[in-house]
Amino acid sequence: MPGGYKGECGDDVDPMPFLVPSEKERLDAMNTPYDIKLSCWVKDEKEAFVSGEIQSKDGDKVTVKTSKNTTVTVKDEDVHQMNPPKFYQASDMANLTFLNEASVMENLRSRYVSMRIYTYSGLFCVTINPYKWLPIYGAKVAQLYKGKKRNEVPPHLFSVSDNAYHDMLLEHENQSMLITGESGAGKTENTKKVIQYFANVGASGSKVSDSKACFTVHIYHSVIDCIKYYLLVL
Ligand SMILES: Nc1ncnc2c1ncn2[C@@H]1O[C@H](COP(=O)(O)OP(=O)(O)OP(=O)(O)O)[C@@H](O)[C@H]1O
Repeated sequence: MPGGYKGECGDDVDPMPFLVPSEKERLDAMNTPYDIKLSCWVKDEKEAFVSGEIQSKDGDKVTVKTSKNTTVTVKDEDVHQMNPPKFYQASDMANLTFLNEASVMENLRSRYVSMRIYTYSGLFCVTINPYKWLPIYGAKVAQLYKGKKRNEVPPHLFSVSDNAYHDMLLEHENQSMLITGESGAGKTENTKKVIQYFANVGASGSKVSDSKACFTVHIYHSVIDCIKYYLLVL
């Protein structure tokens, strides 16, 4: 479903396929042929990188048979090692055995095709604009992330937000979130989701009076209206 999802924002759609690969997907990935010495990525004009298998080496030249059924001879440095299938759609790319450009691109591409738009890279959360509304921002999803450590739940901006909130409570220090990217990348939308998360989690469990609710809405819109800076200080 995720890849072909048309885009709605309801809380009634199961969010899990948009957050983690299914068991079947993992099994299929585990069954793809892989050889740690031969499986590799090579540059491709159209697709940036294609997978292939090393056929032979001659000095600094390597001959690779690609998944496009072509045979190319490239420089040693243009051949990138492929990660074992157990790293299929890795949620934190810092854990990859081979951390090269091709592996990072492939991991992000594969996750994006499945509409899994959040991926960690060490302390950073890499986000790719889905250009359609995914059912991953509702109240139920917010509850899923409340009070959870980063490694206990799938990558999400809500996890980053929740961890910052808890660090603030523990350390009695202001926390900052830097949301950066090129124009149209989704900085404003993601900033709004962070604020929405705090409003959601902060409001749950206690009945908010009408005047308090109005005040919260006022603050929310004031922040949204002047949100052309992307450094949120909690
Ligand atoms: N998480 C998301 N889910 C759905 N659509 C999104 C998401 N993030 C971004 N978009 C879409 O992409 C558009 C551009 O996003 P946004 O305005 O947040 O970019 P920006 O990085 O703030 O751009 P700029 O720097 O030019 O202000 C949004 O209007 C929205 O249609």
